Amino acid sequence: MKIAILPGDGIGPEITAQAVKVLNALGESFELESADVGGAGYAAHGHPLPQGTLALAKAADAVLFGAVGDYKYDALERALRPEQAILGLRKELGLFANLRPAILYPELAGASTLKPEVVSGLDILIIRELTGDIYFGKPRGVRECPDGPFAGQREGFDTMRYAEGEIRRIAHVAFQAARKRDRRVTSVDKANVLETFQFWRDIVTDVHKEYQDVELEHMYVDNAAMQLVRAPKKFDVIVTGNMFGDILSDAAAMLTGSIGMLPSASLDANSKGLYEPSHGSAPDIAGKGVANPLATILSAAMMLRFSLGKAEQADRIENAVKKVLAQGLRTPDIYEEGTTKVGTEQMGDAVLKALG
Ligand SMILES: NC(=O)c1ccc[n+]([C@@H]2O[C@H](COP(=O)([O-])OP(=O)(O)OC[C@H]3O[C@@H](n4cnc5c(N)ncnc54)[C@H](O)[C@@H]3O)[C@@H](O)[C@H]2O)c1
Ligand SMILES: CC(C)[C@H](C(=O)O)[C@@H](O)C(=O)O
Ligand SMILES: [Mg+2]
Repeated sequence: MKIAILPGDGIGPEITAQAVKVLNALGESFELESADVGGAGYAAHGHPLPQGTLALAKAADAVLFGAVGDYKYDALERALRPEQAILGLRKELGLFANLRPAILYPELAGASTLKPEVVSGLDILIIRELTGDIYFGKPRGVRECPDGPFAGQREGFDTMRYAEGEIRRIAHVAFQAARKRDRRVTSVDKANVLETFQFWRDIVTDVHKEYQDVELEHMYVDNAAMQLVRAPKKFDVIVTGNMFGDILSDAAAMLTGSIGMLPSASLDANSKGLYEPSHGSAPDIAGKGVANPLATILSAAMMLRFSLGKAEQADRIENAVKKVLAQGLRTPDIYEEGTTKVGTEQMGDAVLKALG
């Protein structure tokens, strides 16, 4: 089985190296091949998603991705900016279903900025549609404002849109995932204001007819943001569009103690997937050896489970992560008094040792 390793920028290479170390220790005969992506792709090949990298990702059975982005590339024309690499991979590989599980490991109850009783036992699954919405809608750009008080000035604009089939397929993913959990889906939208999301609500309601054993609730995104910090445990599965899912999953990350704890799987219709931490390249801590590698290591576990048919190896990694947390090892983002502060590599080594 071939795994494409795309470390990317900032902390990407540091955290990916830890996950690779763990994968190599499993005793499987995986073939791991690395390639440049993001700013690293631009620097080496003049494009954030070089042809060779895309070809490797397409040919591989699964992709393990670090993170992309660096402020030094923010002035480049949009098509050449590092973020286009991850957007391009999602689109080119048809990865429409993004699963972001927010689970609180009991040992980290005190690491969350929320009160332990609000988050203890948390286990929610955010399902974010990943290849549609305002992220990819056209037209977009900067043009002359046609009317109103600002007529004649420049205006920036994007297009929010969802095709019926796009909503149907992500709704099926959500209801099917709920069947393996607590059988509750909250569909998050902005149907009170946006045509796109009234349409979303109507289609999700229609798909729900096939899943009468699953409870469906609709919630506006502003309320969902509030409920996520007020009573997050009331959620089971949240399904939402690309932009709302981006924002809500970062908020949910803090319920788990740190964004460095939130893994993700981006899947196509056949469970081929790209696996990456939900966070970015963290330029503020890059190169310092302090980034939390657990979201990436847990993403590798999701890869084993969803794309490589190795659920028992996924369990091994997840149990090893639990063990190191129980041992009291913490990177600075999840550190509390009384625990042992470790760096990125030490954390990776500890997981390796705990594999059993
Ligand atoms: N999928 C991706 O590759 C991805 C995702 C989000 C942001 N980005 C890019 O990353 C760059 C930085 O964006 P940002 O600062 O808004 O978001 P970010 O997620 O990179 O960082 C936000 C904050 O979280 C911290 N953080 C993130 N990951 C951490 C980890 N593993 N351990 C400890 N702390 C961690 C950072 O130090 C920072 O303080 C931008 O160029 C952005 O476009 C990329
Ligand atoms: C880097 C960016 C394009 C990306 C997104 O907005 O999807 C990131 O924030 C994420 O959550 O994966
Ligand atoms: Mg994001």
